[in-house]
Amino acid sequence: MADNSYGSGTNGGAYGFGMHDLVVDLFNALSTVKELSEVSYQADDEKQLIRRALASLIQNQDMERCSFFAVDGDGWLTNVVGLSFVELNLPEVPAGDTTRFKVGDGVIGLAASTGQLQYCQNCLEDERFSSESDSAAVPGSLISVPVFTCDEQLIGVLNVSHPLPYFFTDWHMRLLEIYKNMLGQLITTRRLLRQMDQQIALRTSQLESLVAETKQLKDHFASMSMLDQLTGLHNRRYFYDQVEIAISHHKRYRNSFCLLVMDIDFFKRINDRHGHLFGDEVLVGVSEALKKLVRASDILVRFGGEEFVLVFTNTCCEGGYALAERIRQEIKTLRWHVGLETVNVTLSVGLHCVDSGYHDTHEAIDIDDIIHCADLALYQAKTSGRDRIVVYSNGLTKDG
Ligand SMILES: Nc1nc2c(ncn2[C@@H]2O[C@H](COP(=O)(O)OP(=O)(O)OP(=O)(O)O)[C@@H](O)[C@H]2O)c(=O)[nH]1
Repeated sequence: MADNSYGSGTNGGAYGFGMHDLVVDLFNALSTVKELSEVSYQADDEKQLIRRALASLIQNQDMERCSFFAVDGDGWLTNVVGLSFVELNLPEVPAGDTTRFKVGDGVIGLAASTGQLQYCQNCLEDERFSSESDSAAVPGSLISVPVFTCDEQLIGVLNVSHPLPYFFTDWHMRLLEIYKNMLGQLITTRRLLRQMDQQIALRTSQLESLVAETKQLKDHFASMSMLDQLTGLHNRRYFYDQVEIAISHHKRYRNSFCLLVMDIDFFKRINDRHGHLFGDEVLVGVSEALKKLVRASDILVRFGGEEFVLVFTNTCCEGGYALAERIRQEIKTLRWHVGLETVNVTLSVGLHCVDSGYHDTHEAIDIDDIIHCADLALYQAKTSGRDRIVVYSNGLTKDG
């Protein structure tokens, strides 16, 4: 078994360990440690970080080659970074070889399994050195030192080699002990930061999905709150929301529009005679027919009970009347069957036109005033026999 204890190197003799050599070694060691302490743990990836760390070692120590073998969950140590003195200033990281060792095998595997620095002073003669290695590529001497996270998890093995056997000294080994602790801390810090970044990214995306879901829910409830549950038509709330747009277009572009209040005639009788559920069926049928008769830009709502309000946008009075008449006729053609009876309904309609000059003659445009006028016309339609359209005009209603 080769001797791996400290102080067995012969290189020290070559140095002579004079005061000057000692000072140079100390200075180099401090430079190595200083440079390592300056390696940013925010490196793009762990491989980059290890490469920078190895570069700081090679730059300040007369080591020919350094490499790092990372351990995986299956107990394999794979060469992830290899760096020699000549490769130091290359802009690209050379593609490392993919040499692997099982934990426990060879000098590198032994450093991992024992958790101890392994010094192979003469690799060609050292039985710990992997017999599968190509002898031309076998270094003269090699140190393998395991690197751990702060909580003692093995990260991998750091290797430094030199073509000369018996090259490394106590000095190198002591330095590598300090160095591998710093490298372990650096990698640990980077991993923790990465974990935190991932956690933050995860939490942020969870929060974003929650915000999006909440908005969807809010939009859903907002639209639900504007819908009439029975007929699926929009309701009064939607009407007041939308009619403002028609009014602002009128004010700005003098666009005319017509407002209709439509009421099913004698609806109470239908309820009384055939029941409330049947009455509901009639309301749904009338609503569906109305939906088919209006444009997407029109505002059609169930205003309450058996009353509907419709705003024809960009429509003059003649046009509005013609459309109202079409609706009245169409509703009359609807049929419902209950028992042996066939039921049909008629509509009374109050129509109020807001023509292009309306804004000039009215200081303020109040939608409730407009509805009130249409209501007056509707009242007249009811009292004058139902199943008709009455147009409100200048304080008077005009029977259509
Ligand atoms: N089935 C059903 N009936 C409703 C609903 N909302 C209101 N009604 C009924 O509609 C009827 C409206 O009756 P009235 O206001 O007297 O009007 P009408 O019978 O249509 O008579 P005129 O409007 O004068 O032609 C009432 O009986 C209400 O109970 C509803 O959602 N479903």
